[in-house]
Amino acid sequence: MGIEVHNISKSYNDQQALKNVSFKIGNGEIVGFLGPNGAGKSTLMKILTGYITPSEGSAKVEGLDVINNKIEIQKKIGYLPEHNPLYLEMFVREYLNYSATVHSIDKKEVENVIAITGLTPEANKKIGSLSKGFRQRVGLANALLHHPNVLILDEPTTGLDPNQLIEIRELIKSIGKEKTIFLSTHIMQEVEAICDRVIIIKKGEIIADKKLEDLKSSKEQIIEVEFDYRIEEVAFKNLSHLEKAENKAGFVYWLYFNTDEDMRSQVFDFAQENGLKILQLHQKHKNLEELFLDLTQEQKT
Ligand SMILES: Nc1ncnc2c1ncn2[C@@H]1O[C@H](COP(=O)(O)OP(=O)(O)OP(=O)(O)O)[C@@H](O)[C@H]1O
Repeated sequence: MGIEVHNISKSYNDQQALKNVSFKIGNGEIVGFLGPNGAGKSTLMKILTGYITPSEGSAKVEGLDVINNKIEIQKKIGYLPEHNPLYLEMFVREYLNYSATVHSIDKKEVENVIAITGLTPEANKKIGSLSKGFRQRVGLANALLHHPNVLILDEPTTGLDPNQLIEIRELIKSIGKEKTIFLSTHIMQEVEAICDRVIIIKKGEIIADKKLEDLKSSKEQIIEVEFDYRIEEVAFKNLSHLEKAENKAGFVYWLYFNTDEDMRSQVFDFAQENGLKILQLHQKHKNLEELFLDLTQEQKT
């Protein structure tokens, strides 16, 4: 098993950042850890890498308990922290050589990670002169130096421009062919682009843990309909398979159904029975971004 998290809770003074978090990640999986700002993502990642200790619970990486084996754990994990600390005055190759020396790693690994992360043309440049995307590559190269089987990447694409974003995502995906990757993000599209599975956290609690293919095959269907005058949302309550109805703007409503069956004819019948005219009607399936927003937004009363 790559990563096992068992009933982890963490409080900072009187603030609880994680509440009873449990999950398992198998070897070779690429799992996205998704949640809004302040949800507890970095806190859990710091616990897994041995930088902080949980208030309760336990976790293992590659079978090793993270609390009792802090040094051994760091040998097993490649960690890219959210604020990647780089020595801006150093040159790329010089920095990686320095890191290899500090960790007693053979210097030939430096050339290897420079090639894997596409840093060859930048290897003799100062880190401070590199773009954010290339600095992230240096951070990834550093995380890969000791051949870890598990990579923990805390918001690896934050602040990158759209081209750099695509390149770094592709790089992570290709590295993920041979490693277990656990990466945090607050962007669902990122998960879609890179991951096999998503674990969603909100206010320190896991609220969803699903394979991407299962999320994509969600049966949820939305019908957007505009009538010629306003009606109360409660009027829709007898429609079959209806989960909820929302007035989006003016006379436009979103009707959420939990079925594969096409619900458009039911909406036409509803309009006729209630003397309404339909000005427009669209059927759509929920995309992952909408599912994420649904899961993480406060419940509407
Ligand atoms: N050292 C600390 N001392 C006190 N509170 C902290 C500390 N670190 C984190 N927190 C609090 O714990 C909660 C979880 O923070 P954490 O950084 O784990 O969230 P996150 O999901 O990584 O957020 P972001 O996406 O903004 O990085 C937040 O409310 C944060 O303010």
